[in-house]
Amino acid sequence: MVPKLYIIEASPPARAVIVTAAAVGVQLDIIVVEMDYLYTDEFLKLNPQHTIPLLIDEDKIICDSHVIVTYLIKKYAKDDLLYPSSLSKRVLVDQRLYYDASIMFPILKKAFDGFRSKKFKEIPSDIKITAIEVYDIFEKHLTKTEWLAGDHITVADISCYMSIKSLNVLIPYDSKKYAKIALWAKKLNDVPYLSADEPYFKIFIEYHKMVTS
Ligand SMILES: N[C@@H](CCC(=O)N[C@@H](CS)C(=O)NCC(=O)O)C(=O)O
Repeated sequence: MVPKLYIIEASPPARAVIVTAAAVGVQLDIIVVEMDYLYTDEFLKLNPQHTIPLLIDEDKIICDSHVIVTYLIKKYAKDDLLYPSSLSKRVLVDQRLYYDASIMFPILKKAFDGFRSKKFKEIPSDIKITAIEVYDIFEKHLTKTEWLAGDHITVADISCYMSIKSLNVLIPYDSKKYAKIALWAKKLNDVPYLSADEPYFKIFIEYHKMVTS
């Protein structure tokens, strides 16, 4: 059975799963839902946290994109390059993934949801300050190595890139000040399987225009 993936098309964490599946070469049955559906009894039975992405693979129901991407790699990838088995390498990948899960994506979600719910029309300064801190931290991470967690691309780059690329639409970074981030983004854009994100990123941009107009 092909694993089922519930998504909202514009969602950065859902897009990280789609890109990872493309990288690994696993086919997914993608089920596109609307935000309201996440609060229905039907979906809440699958995920009481009412979030997408959500993956159903055989008897397993998995939520949180960071868990889904590492699961897909461990189960379906031909090698361990995207999520290294070596403890010293993996610990760095995990650090970046947890940073995305706990700091980076939540700030993007707060900004986006603020527009969507009409809580604000301009991004509040506390959100801007955190976004700048994120850019500062990433610029430093990328000073030592070309990729976020070592000398080759890993799933940390994929997940974090979906957040940074989307955050950049709401709070653009200065590509001169953050030259390492700009170079990293360019290199990621040239990775063939990243093209799986193109249609979804376009939807993100349209959705952003809609909520901010
Ligand atoms: N840490 C989670 C975040 C997932 C998340 O918050 N997704 C958003 C869409 S981008 C969502 O489901 N929002 C609905 C809600 O929180 O009620 C992940 O990486 O999957």
